[in-house]
Amino acid sequence: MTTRKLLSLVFVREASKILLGYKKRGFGQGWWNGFGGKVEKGETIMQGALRELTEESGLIGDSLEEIGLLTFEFEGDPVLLEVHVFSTTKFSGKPEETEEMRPAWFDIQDIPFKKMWSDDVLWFPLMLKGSKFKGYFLFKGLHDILKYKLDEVDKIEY
Ligand SMILES: Nc1ncnc2c1[nH]c(=O)n2[C@H]1C[C@H](O)[C@@H](COP(=O)(O)OP(=O)(O)OP(=O)(O)O)O1
Repeated sequence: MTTRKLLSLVFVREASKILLGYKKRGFGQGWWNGFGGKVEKGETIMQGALRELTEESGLIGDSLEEIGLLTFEFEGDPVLLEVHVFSTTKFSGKPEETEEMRPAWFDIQDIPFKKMWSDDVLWFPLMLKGSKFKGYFLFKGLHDILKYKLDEVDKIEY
């Protein structure tokens, strides 16, 4: 029987730059990504996204917009990861290194895809051009995508 784990993933944008965090420990260690993590019991996905953004980057987010819904399956693992992707240009505070992440601004022409999850290079272009998207990715291990489906959508519907 498959089960779903809910996670958030938040991208902070400013003009032609995007804030990424270098994951220092845990799942995705050694790769750059947005800020996010598991939605905890009793919180909404939005509350989880705001909490993780602050915990991992030191920023307080405002007006997060849900822009993507990504489902990840790992061959042989009955747990599907349902990742809700958010974006914002509104925030307060200054990015600071935390226990889990080291934030840095990247020009959108210079995103370090070789040091990121291998699905990112497929859907980042949709995010960067302002589209909403839905995707499914089947992984073998943590690097190889066996198959995927990715669609631009008008609205994120569950
Ligand atoms: N394939 C892929 N591409 C892009 N982003 C992700 C994935 N898989 C993922 O899990 N992610 C994202 C989703 C989340 O933002 C993080 C993973 O969160 P995780 O570190 O497991 O959750 P936390 O709650 O912060 O974990 P701990 O505090 O328990 O360490 O990566």
